[in-house]
Amino acid sequence: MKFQADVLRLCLVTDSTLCGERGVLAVVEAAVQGDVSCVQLREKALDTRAFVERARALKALLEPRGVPLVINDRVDVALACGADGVHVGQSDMPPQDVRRLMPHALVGLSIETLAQLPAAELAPVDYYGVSPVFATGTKPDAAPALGLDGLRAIRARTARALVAIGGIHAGNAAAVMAAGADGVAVVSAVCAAPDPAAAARLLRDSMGRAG
Ligand SMILES: Cc1ncc(COP(=O)(O)OP(=O)(O)O)c(N)n1
Ligand SMILES: Cc1ncsc1CCOP(=O)(O)O
Ligand SMILES: [Mg+2]
Repeated sequence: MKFQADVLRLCLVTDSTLCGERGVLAVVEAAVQGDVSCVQLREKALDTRAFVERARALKALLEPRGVPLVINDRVDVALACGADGVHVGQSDMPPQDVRRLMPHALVGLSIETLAQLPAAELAPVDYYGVSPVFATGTKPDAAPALGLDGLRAIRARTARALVAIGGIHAGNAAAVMAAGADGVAVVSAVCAAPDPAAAARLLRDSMGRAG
């Protein structure tokens, strides 16, 4: 798959608990109506078979809509469902192995500190998840927040695409973009919203404005 330049502009990262009784698929479908550009399926509690089933269902939903599916952490699940990409963190499968297993995939790597950048620059990845920019309750084991200054410092040291994540919503997304992000990734701002389509649309609209 060839990726459009703006595919990372508004990434939805799923959380099945926050999606609640509506279910992940219904929330993702609504978010796509609100114009999210990419969806990352993040499942920390599902067993492997259920993860693959959900990933396949999501791929079937997203493919005809032209929205790429990225799988969090699990290359095996990504391969099984024909996903477009994989996102890994500093303790997950090394990006070199992800790339070897999925040569044409969109591969993302989390960056939590400036010190992680030199090694990351040698890794065969397409973007960095700058993580977290603001404090978040969604990921209890997240590193300390980088803040906009931390994001700017990373921006100044890499030409790679930066997807900012952590505590981002329609009220601060423009400031995050102004600090040098190429896109934002959100969980609660969409998954916990009563109207995920409207929430995604609001985020999209807010990103163009200076913050
Ligand atoms: C876009 C994006 N950026 C960062 C992360 C975090 O990945 P990781 O550090 O591996 O943490 P988990 O998501 O696996 O808990 C992400 N998922 N997406
Ligand atoms: C998955 C992840 N990685 C770094 S912060 C985070 C959670 C972001 O969630 P929210 O958008 O609700 O702050
Ligand atoms: Mg991970």
